[in-house]
Amino acid sequence: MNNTLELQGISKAYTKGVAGRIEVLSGADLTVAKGEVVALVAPSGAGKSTLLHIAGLLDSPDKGTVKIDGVDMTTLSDRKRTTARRDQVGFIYQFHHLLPEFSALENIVLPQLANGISQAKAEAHALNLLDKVGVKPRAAHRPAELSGGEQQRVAFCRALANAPALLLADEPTGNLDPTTSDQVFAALMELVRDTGLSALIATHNLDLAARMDRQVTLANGVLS
Ligand SMILES: Nc1ncnc2c1ncn2[C@@H]1O[C@H](COP(=O)(O)OP(=O)(O)OP(=O)(O)O)[C@@H](O)[C@H]1O
Repeated sequence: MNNTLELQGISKAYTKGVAGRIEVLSGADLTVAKGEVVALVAPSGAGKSTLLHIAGLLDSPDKGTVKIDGVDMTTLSDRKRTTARRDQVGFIYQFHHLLPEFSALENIVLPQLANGISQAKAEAHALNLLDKVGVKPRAAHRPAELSGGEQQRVAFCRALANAPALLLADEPTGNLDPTTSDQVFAALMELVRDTGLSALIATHNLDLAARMDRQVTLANGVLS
């Protein structure tokens, strides 16, 4: 099995108020091979978030199939799909969404404990991840005591804590100034390469897109 993610013929429409029916995705196809990092480039409103939510099993397509590691997720029960999402997909957003009352370390330990990992193992793994992104000295700090770049680095570690097969990121450095964005993106790429993870990363930033393995563009509901 060489593809971590396979989207085939994905269609999704929303019906709302005076706007009527908006078809956001119209038969979109995409594969992300094992270890591949793909940039998803699209103008605002083109449907990037919709596509990422469908790929990450947070939303269902009207039509089409979503395969992760070769398994067709669209045929699974809701319960099995929720488990698959928890075990196989890591999410990173523009905002870090860390739990404010917990330290950086605890934010990375908690999802592992929820997955049945022991406290000692979870802490060792969290510290190792924090070390990789250069935030280990800040392990005991709460999110509010970290810089924007550090918060995002911690969010990367949390997304990878349970070793997902697939990483999905929606403008992961979109909240940061250009210099910090550049450095934080480099840290993310290093982490992804180091773990051999497959990733789909949405960005408006063409310089960042050029640093990934391949770019796909979303326009008029299809990917090319
Ligand atoms: N739940 C919803 N109900 C109705 N319309 C929606 C819903 N979610 C998204 N849309 C519409 O679908 C289109 C695509 O939205 P989406 O959030 O996927 O775009 P995007 O490419 O991620 O945009 P941005 O880069 O601005 O975040 C937009 O026109 C949006 O208004």
